[in-house]
Amino acid sequence: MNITELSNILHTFWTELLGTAQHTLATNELAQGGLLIGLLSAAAMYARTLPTQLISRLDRRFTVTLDIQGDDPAFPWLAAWLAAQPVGRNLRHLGVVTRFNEQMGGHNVAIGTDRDGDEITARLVPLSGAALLRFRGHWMLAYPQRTERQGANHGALGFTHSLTFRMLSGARPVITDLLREAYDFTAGRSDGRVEIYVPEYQSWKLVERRAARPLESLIYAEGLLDNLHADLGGFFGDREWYAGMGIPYRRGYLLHGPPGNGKSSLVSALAGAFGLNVCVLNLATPDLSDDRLTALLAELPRRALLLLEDIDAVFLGREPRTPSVKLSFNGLLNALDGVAAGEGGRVTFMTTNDLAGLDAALIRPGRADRHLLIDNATRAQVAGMLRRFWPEWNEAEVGELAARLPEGTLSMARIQEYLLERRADEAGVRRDWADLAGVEEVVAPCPTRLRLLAG
Ligand SMILES: Nc1ncnc2c1ncn2[C@@H]1O[C@H](COP(=O)(O)OP(=O)(O)OP(=O)(O)O)[C@@H](O)[C@H]1O
Repeated sequence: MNITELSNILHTFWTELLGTAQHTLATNELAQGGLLIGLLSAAAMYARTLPTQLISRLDRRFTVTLDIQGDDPAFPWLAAWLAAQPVGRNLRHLGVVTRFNEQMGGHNVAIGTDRDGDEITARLVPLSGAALLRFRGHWMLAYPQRTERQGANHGALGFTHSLTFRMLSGARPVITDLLREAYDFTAGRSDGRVEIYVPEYQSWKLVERRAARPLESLIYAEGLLDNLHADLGGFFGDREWYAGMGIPYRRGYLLHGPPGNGKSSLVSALAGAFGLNVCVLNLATPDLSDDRLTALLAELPRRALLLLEDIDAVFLGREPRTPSVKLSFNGLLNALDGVAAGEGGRVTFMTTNDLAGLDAALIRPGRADRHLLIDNATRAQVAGMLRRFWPEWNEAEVGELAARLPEGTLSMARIQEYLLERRADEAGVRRDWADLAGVEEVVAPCPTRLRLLAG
């Protein structure tokens, strides 16, 4: 059968079908009624959904939605900004935040005073509800939301927060202003403060915003601070050079030495000096797998130093120290070598009290470009600490007291603690100073440290 014959057969069949339908409708009342009911119910169905469809179509066409998830760095800015708006104060579902006041913004409430006379405040933070507000001449509907997160077997894992702003499409251009204003309101206002982040699942959670410690308040061996500051400053100024050379834009520092000599303090003071934040990661964090570490390093917040504390705590050489460690040594190396986070590059500080326990691969150049020994107090550091407590003491006296302590045996933390306890008793410090030498064990120098320094 050819195409023409097939087409003729189909045409005849269709004409007969239509003819039969017309005849049935013209002669059969039951069929007429059925058709009418069918048409009417279709019209009714359409009419019923029409308003919803119309509204959602208008909504899609004429409104803009801005969604901010709680784990995004912009969330605290906008939550704080919203809570500070007059309408934000009318939101009815509130939470109380006392621990990390500034993290979520909120409306301050005075609770009372503590024993030292300091005021205790709590913050009321909007958790849900809706607030209609006007920003730069545009109406916006803002609604915070809190959703319970379910773990395995429906166990509650806490809450996730989000914030949604809805506005007419004409308001779209002011979204940037909204973000800018919210940023200035919180992060911008916190000038000189360092934000501390810790891991939360595969991303980072802001846990503290603290006043940056001035670099001058820390006392290290001669030249160490200036060198490090210059090295870091040079790195930040060399982005284009790195790009031109095709070298991954990252820099790693290994701070090693006995505890209490200012390794962690150094990182947060440098962050403050460069206007950066700090992401603190302890490799012994439970459930830290290779994938999670890679995801975390890829998700580092902008302008943040990565601080890997006590890197000796998890591996002895390349072997996990305990069976519960999920991270593999190669996984750690791969994560450190992974894509540097964003244009800002990545600066990693690793700290350890036990250089001997570290595998050379972890601290080779490229992963730890500079190795810095932060050792027990030298005579000059002891003198520096005394001067911080009593700037009016004369140099000869300071020098004489410092010389009485054996060099390299006491940590700066220990000396600070001793002076702190006696800060109201200058005469007692002068009299009993030598006691300080007897209260801490001499820390033997670590053999591999010498090897490394020689190299
Ligand atoms: N070089 C220093 N100059 C001034 N203060 C210091 C110095 N080192 C330590 N301190 C004081 O000692 C305390 C502990 O310092 P920090 O936690 O930074 O030491 P650390 O070397 O990181 O110790 P750990 O290895 O135990 O973590 C801080 O409060 C700090 O004020």
